[in-house]
Amino acid sequence: MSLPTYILGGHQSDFARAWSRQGQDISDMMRESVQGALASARIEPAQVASIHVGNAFGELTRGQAHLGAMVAQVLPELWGVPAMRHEGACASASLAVLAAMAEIEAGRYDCVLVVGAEEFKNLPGDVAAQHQNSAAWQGHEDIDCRFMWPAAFGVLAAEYEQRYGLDRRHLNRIAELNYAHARLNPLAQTRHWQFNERSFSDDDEANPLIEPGTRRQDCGQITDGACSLVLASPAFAAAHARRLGLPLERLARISGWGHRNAGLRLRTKLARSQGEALVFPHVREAIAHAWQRAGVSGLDAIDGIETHDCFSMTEYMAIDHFGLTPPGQSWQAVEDGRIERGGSLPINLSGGLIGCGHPVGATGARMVWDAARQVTDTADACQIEGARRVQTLNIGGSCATVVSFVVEGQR
Ligand SMILES: CC(=O)CC(=O)SCCNC(=O)CCNC(=O)[C@H](O)C(C)(C)COP(=O)(O)OP(=O)(O)OC[C@H]1O[C@@H](n2cnc3c(N)ncnc32)[C@H](O)[C@@H]1OP(=O)(O)O
Repeated sequence: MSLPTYILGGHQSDFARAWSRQGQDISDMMRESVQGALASARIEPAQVASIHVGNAFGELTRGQAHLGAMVAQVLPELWGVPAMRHEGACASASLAVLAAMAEIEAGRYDCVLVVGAEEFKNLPGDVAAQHQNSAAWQGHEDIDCRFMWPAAFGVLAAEYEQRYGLDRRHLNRIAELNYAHARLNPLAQTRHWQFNERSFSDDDEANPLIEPGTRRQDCGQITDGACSLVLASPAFAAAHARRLGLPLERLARISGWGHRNAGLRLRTKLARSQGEALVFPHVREAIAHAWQRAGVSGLDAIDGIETHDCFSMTEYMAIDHFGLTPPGQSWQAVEDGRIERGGSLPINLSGGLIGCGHPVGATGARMVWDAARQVTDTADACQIEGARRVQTLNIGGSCATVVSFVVEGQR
């Protein structure tokens, strides 16, 4: 078991907001989310000892790198505090959380700020999407496409079809569920989007093909957004709780983590797992390592999941890798309602990347914050009744970088 890292507070921006349309940019969303997180945690800037920023595509979308130093630029109260930026494609913010936790566990700092941020909506959707192709192995994927990620997860769908059989109706249903969950989330990008009875079918007009194997409603969104977290050591959290007159147990904590990497290229990963039970054995390892470090036996101890669903196929893959069903049989959990609101193991009551949105560099932090809200009974309309442990799964690229956290609270 590892020592817990406490989550003192956090803040997610409204993912429906396109900041450039109000003359603002990534620096403004970082300022707002850091101020919001400090206020939520009831922490003074002077108490922050270190800062970790997750961001994947700042150079490509805004010509803006060096985002560690952006925090003090927009919040002079944090001038002087050591800061660094982490890039791991769509898992960037989870890497920032891991780095913050490592500093806390090492005893280097007691109170650490994590900021995940990404801006895309200053560009046309197709340009923003194609910038994300750079998280694949350029020139080596052997996937002929315009949009790498819808195409790559379409290749994964074809792999599932060949290994186990796949019925696209289950992918359509996963998309429909994520959009439905998002309707109750006041920070979700798609909360007001309109659909009709054909939107979640293979109707080429209502749900057009983006790349082979992936239709429009299967896709996670192009999103602007930021999410910040204030993390702390057990000693700092205990003193903080005492000061506020709160029982320490009321605070959420990260009790376990898993982190595995594979190479960049999707077809190499698929070739390596031929003959194995699961398509991505290292994804399963990351999930299982989080259980081991949290000191829990497995999925039985988990009350909800916030998973990467950059495409509905990604969530389909996550379902069997978590062990909700035998390998390749994820359809069972889609059909029996287990993963829905009110089901025995709800997935993505936030709406996930499909419904809530996917500001790539913020997504890992957003998942941890939603998990923290669940286990402290503050998730409002998205609440899973009685949730004590919620697990995240955040992936970068075609499952090249994989991070999972168990977030726990005492009720
Ligand atoms: C990279 C990694 O490391 C791992 C990963 O996570 S991979 C995932 C990376 N992400 C992606 O690849 C993104 C995938 N998605 C896409 O590429 C794009 O969403 C897409 C190409 C499918 C469509 O892109 P788009 O041009 O933005 O179109 P679309 O989303 O339809 O939006 C157009 C407008 O219609 C609106 N809209 C779309 N559907 C709507 C609906 N049903 N009702 C109301 N409005 C709607 C949108 O809000 C948008 O308006 P604004 O610009 O004012 O916000």
